[in-house]
Amino acid sequence: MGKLEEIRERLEVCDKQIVSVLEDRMDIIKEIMEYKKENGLPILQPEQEKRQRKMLKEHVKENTYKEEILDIFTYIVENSRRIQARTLFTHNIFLIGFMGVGKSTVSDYLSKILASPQVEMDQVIVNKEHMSINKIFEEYGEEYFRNCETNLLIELQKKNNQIVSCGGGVAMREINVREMKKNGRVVLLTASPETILERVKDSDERPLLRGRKNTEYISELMEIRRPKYRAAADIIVDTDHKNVEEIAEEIVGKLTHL
Ligand SMILES: Nc1ncnc2c1ncn2[C@@H]1O[C@H](COP(=O)(O)OP(=O)(O)OP(=O)(O)O)[C@@H](O)[C@H]1O
Ligand SMILES: O=C(O)C1=C[C@@H](O)[C@@H](O)[C@H](O)C1
Ligand SMILES: [Mg+2]
Repeated sequence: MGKLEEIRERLEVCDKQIVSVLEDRMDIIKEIMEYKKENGLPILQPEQEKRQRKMLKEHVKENTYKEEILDIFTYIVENSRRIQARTLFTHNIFLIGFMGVGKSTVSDYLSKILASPQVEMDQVIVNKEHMSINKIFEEYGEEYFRNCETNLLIELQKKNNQIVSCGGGVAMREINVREMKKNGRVVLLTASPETILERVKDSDERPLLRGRKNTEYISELMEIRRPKYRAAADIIVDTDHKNVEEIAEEIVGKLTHL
C-alpha cells in the first residue's frame, strides 16, 4: 500500500468514528427530550445551549483548529434542534390570534430554536400575487384574498414541522380550521386590548386598525372574533407580561401534553 492510501485509510477510520459518536450524541438528545417530557420539565431551555457553547469554547481555547471546531459544532447544535423538533412534533404548528399579539415574533423564535421552517402566510401571499395585501383587497376584493389563504393552507399540508404565522383573519373561515387541523396543531395567542395597543401603536402596517388605534375599537373587534379564535384553538397561550422565550416554552409544553 502506498503512503497516500495508508493516510487515507486513517482518515476513513476517523470519519467512521465521528459518525458513530454523532449517532450517540443524537440518541442522547432524544433521551433528554423523552426525560423532559415524562417529568414535565421545561423543553426548550435556551440557556442550556449557551452554557454548552461556553464550555466548548473553554475546552478548545488552546486548540489549533478551535475556530473550525466551533463552526462544526454550530451545525451539530442546529441539527440537534431539528431532532428535538421531530421528537416533539410530527405536524405543523399554526399560530393564530389578533393583530399584533405576537404571531410573527413567536413563530420566528420557535423556528430558530427548533430549526424548523417558518411560514409567514401574509408574506407568502404577497410574494405569490406580486401585490401588497392592501392592493389585493382593492383590486380583487377580500373574498379573493381569503381564497388565497385557504389555498395556501392546503398547500402547506405537503410538509411537516413548519411553524406557520397565520394572517389575523385565517381562523374566521371554518374550512381553514379544518385544513389546519388535517396535519397541524392550532395555537391561539391572546393579549388584552391594552397590550395589543402598546404593541401596534408605532406601526402603520395594519390597515384594519388605521385611524382606529384605541382600546375601545380593539376590544370591540376582539370580542367579535373571540368565539371563532377559541373554537379553532387546540391550545391557548396568554401573552400579557410575558417575553417571547416564556411564550415559546409555554406553547411547546402545552403541545407536548395534548
Ligand atoms: N411578548 C411580547 N412582548 C413584548 N413585545 C412583543 C411581544 N410579542 C410581540 N411583541 C412586539 O409586538 C409587535 C407586534 O408583534 P408581531 O408583529 O409579532 O405580531 P403579529 O401577531 O404577527 O401581528 P400581525 O397580525 O399584524 O401580523 C412587534 O413590535 C413585536 O416586537
Ligand atoms: O385580521 C385580519 O383580517 C387580517 C390580518 C392581516 O394579517 C392580513 O392577513 C389582512 O390584513 C387581514
Ligand atoms: Mg405577523
